[in-house]
Amino acid sequence: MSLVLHDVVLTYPDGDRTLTALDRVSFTVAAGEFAAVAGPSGSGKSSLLAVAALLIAPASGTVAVAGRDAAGLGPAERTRLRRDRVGVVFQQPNLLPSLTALDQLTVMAHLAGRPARAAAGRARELLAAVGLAGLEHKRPHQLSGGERQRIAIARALMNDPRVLLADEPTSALDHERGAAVVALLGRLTRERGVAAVMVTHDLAQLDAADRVWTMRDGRLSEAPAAGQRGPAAGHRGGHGGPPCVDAHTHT
Ligand SMILES: Nc1ncnc2c1ncn2[C@@H]1O[C@H](COP(=O)(O)OP(=O)(O)OP(=O)(O)O)[C@@H](O)[C@H]1O
Repeated sequence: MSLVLHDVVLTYPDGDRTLTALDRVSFTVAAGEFAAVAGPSGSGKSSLLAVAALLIAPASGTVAVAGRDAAGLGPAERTRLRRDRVGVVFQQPNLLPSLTALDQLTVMAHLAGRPARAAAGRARELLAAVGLAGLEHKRPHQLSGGERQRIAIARALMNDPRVLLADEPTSALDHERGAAVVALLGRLTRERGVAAVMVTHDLAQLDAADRVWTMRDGRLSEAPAAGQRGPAAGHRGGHGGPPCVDAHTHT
């Protein structure tokens, strides 16, 4: 498994009390698998991604990325594991305004100390893979929102991560562009053997995922497979509530 969370508890101080943001969460994602996590605001989805991205250490439980348990690592090793093995896509593409599409990607390789020539070749290949061949020299203001998010996805893959985390990647896009971005994430996940997790409010995008999980009050449950989720389960163009939030196969 490329991403394994086992019995993870994450708490935040909350005045005199402690807020449990992740409540004994266990979650595994295999190479080439595209998992989606849905759930109401404040349920713990971003906290889950922050723990999986090794940005926050849990109070208890274990997190392993690409077979390495993060618990025993010092800060520098943890940062290296994140940089080399984890790619993250945010709600907003967060591109650098003055850089071309190509340079948005090559700067990642530069920061990781990788050779420039190979980086340029990989950046071109990735831009083509996300449908942006021919736009390598465009700057962010010359591109559409969907195109900018495609650059962010290509950038997240630049260092060949084993885990790809996407936090509401379609929230700044209309439905059609959002669906195209999610389909792209699914395709790249399978083609490149990455373990991908997408957090989303957009229930219409869930059918693109191999597995769907729901988060509620810090607890994670797996929803049934797409064909068994029923008409209110977020089919494209559907308008149901959260998919099977009552399916308590708590792990
Ligand atoms: N840094 C923090 N300090 C204290 N409490 C926090 C912090 N970050 C999140 N929380 C709390 O933890 C709980 C889970 O928050 P989280 O952001 O993970 O949920 P979410 O499902 O991603 O919500 P949203 O969809 O609104 O982003 C919420 O009650 C939130 O208020």
